[in-house]
Amino acid sequence: MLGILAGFVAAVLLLIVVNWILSSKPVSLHGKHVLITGGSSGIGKFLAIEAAKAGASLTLLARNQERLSEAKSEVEPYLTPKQRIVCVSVDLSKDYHQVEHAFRQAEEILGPVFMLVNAAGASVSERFDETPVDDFRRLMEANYLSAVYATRAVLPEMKRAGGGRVVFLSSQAGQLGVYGYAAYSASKFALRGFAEVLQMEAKPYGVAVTLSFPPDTDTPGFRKELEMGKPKETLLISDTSGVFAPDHVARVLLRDALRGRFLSYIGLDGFLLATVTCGVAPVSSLLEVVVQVLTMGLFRIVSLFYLSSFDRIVSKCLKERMEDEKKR
Ligand SMILES: NC(=O)C1=CN([C@@H]2O[C@H](COP(=O)(O)OP(=O)(O)OC[C@H]3O[C@@H](n4cnc5c(N)ncnc54)[C@H](OP(=O)(O)O)[C@@H]3O)[C@@H](O)[C@H]2O)C=CC1
Ligand SMILES: CCCCCCCCCCCCCCCC(=O)[C@@H](N)CO
Repeated sequence: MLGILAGFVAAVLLLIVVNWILSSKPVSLHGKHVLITGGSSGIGKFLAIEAAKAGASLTLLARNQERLSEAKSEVEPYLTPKQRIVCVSVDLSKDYHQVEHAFRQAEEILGPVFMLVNAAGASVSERFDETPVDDFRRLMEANYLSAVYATRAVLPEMKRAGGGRVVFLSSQAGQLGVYGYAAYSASKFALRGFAEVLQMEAKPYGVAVTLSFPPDTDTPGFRKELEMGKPKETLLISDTSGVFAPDHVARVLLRDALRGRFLSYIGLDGFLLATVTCGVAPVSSLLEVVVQVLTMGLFRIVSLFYLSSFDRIVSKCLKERMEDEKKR
């Protein structure tokens, strides 16, 4: 018995060591240009701080000038005299030519973009039949098209330069459909399809793509979503993963992107979800694929418990609502 256990531990240790030797080393951001869409708030702003600490020059891109300037002054203390920071105001979701113009402005000052972080986005949480139909277009534009446009504006130059990083912020709601996120989930699932295609096309040019699936994260965007009011079902289901701090989410994401990992997740539920929904996603390390192969069946069984608890939440909330209506 002890022998089997010792053999197992030795095999795991060997795997970790082999994985460490084979896995790609992180690239350095020293002196490089990192452009962050949605860099004026939340996860994007904390990514800017982390990239500043790593020696990058930065472009923060969003619509509202005032919030951009405020974010800039929060990032500045982390910059050395050699690093610079530029703010560009543009709506990413409307006209591609405006987006391209904004990117050229940033590149004229800081040179070609080495890393693009697509953190601009928006969310609403409503039941499907109560969602204004315009919200479907609006979220597709804000979350999906904005990332397509920004990526289009940098990729040719990244390929020419022979290296770079493109990061997308999907969501756990981009890995499974969650009650109340009909418009939002669809726009985040769309990013996965795009990111998978892009990584296949860009890889031979040394450009790595990272797709991040954060859980609820305590940002101004998240607080706004709460203030607007969410269905009780959405609140209870999302509670499963808890709420994470934006600086932590930013640190994990930057670490994964610099290592060129495709799937990036946060926390235990993040790990379970990323593994059980890995599909035919590109492989980032030997350890990752071994874990996927060995655990996927088991995690599918685990997911059944989650699903049945979500079904119970949905029926309980419906019952409560019907009783409330009767009382009125
Ligand atoms: N917070 C969370 O719980 C989670 C967030 N995510 C995703 O992570 C990303 C960042 O989220 P979070 O930090 O909460 O974001 P915030 O809502 O706090 O900030 C959004 C940022 O995007 C910018 N932005 C929005 N729309 C546009 C647009 N059309 N053109 C240009 N800039 C735009 C905003 O600036 P301005 O309004 O001035 O344009 C702001 O800088 C989003 O894609 C979000 O969907 C994923 C999972 C969980
Ligand atoms: C093995 C199976 C494991 C299953 C785990 C299931 C966990 C489900 C939690 C869903 C949370 C959705 C958060 C969306 C966050 C977001 O994007 C918004 N806050 C945007 O503002």
